[in-house]
Amino acid sequence: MQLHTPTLLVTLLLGFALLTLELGVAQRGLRARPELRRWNLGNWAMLAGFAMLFARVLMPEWLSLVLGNGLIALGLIAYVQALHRLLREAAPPRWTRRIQPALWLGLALLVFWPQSLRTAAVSLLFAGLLAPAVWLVLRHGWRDERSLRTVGVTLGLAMLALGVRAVHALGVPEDYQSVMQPSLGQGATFMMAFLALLGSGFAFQLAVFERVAQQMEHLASHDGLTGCLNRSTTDALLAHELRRARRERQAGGPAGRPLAFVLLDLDHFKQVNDRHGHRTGDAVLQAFVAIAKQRLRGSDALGRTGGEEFGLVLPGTDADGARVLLESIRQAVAAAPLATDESGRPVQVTVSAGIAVAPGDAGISADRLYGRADQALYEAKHGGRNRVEVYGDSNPVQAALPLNT
Ligand SMILES: Nc1nc2c(ncn2[C@@H]2O[C@H](COP(=O)(O)OP(=O)(O)OP(=O)(O)O)[C@@H](O)[C@H]2O)c(=O)[nH]1
Repeated sequence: MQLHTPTLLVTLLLGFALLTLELGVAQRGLRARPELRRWNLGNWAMLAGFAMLFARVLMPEWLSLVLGNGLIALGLIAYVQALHRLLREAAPPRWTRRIQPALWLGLALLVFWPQSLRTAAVSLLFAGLLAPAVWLVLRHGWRDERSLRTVGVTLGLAMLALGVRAVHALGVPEDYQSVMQPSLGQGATFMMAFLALLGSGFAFQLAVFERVAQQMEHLASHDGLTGCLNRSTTDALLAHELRRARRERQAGGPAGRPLAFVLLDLDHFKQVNDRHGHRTGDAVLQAFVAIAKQRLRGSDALGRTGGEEFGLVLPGTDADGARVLLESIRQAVAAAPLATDESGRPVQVTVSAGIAVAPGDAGISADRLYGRADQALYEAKHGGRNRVEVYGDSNPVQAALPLNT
């Protein structure tokens, strides 16, 4: 059986043209994501490389080989750059640009080698250029988007096929007298390598779509400034946790698992903005969230329910447990300045908190629990701020530190 290399080349050319078209359309839909643009640039280079290999009928063979292989190599480098963008969220590594003059020079020198040796060298070069792409996926992308695994596997397959091609070219040099020579080994390895590359392009596009979907989901459920949950997600989470507690009770499960809901509000925050500026106010909000998060368990959830107001859902926590946690947050906030303003002045704030507990043995609606936490917060504010109050508790915790903004 023989494989007709020119036919394979046309088929691959059409495949890459299709992928290029599809990536072009996707790029418009996704507002020019830089990694998609970079991969598409690689496709254009790949298409131009195939066209140059064909153009041997119009130009000297050595020129067709140097240009064809050089453009394909540039395409592979662009794939590495695109993966780097997606997985490291950084500009392409410098070596991908620095290597290019040496690459062209090397390909020009290879012209003087016998065809089979040249095929082996070029195949190894292409496999070597793909190695960083495979490493990037294995090291930084394997646990992210599922489609990235397909990208890694197909790129690995392309590397393998190129390695086999190099060995085959050295072992059976008579099959490699010309790139266009019909031969099973030459045709099969060429087809495998570039079909796998084509597949990796489609999978890469899917991976970018997956990444965008995840980012949109995050944007819709999180607060952009502080990174904690937004109001509607906090509300939904609270309702969900209360429903779960009710279900557990009805199923005769571990009844008695309480749930605490806390509203926290930075004291006199308007003064922080007025004295130190809005930007400093933003930095204080971020620092406050960082302090609070350090003290939470994995099952706790912190959400921003308003400008300088936060809601904390504490599953499996009773009033005493919530009070200990909130005291620790309150003291940490009051202990040291949370930020410095543009003139270098330290900004110190305090926080008030209202705790409401849904008992494990009786149901309560989310709205009611929220209202109770709000009532406790109101008491904390009117009791002098920098305090923690529990709804229905007659012994509020008195602030240990004076108010100082
Ligand atoms: N910097 C910054 N300020 C915000 C943001 N959202 C709301 N604020 C400000 O937070 C302040 C809230 O002020 P108030 O509701 O009067 O409450 P307060 O000054 O903290 O007083 P108490 O809550 O009674 O202690 C307002 O000045 C808002 O402009 C934000 O995202 N960034």
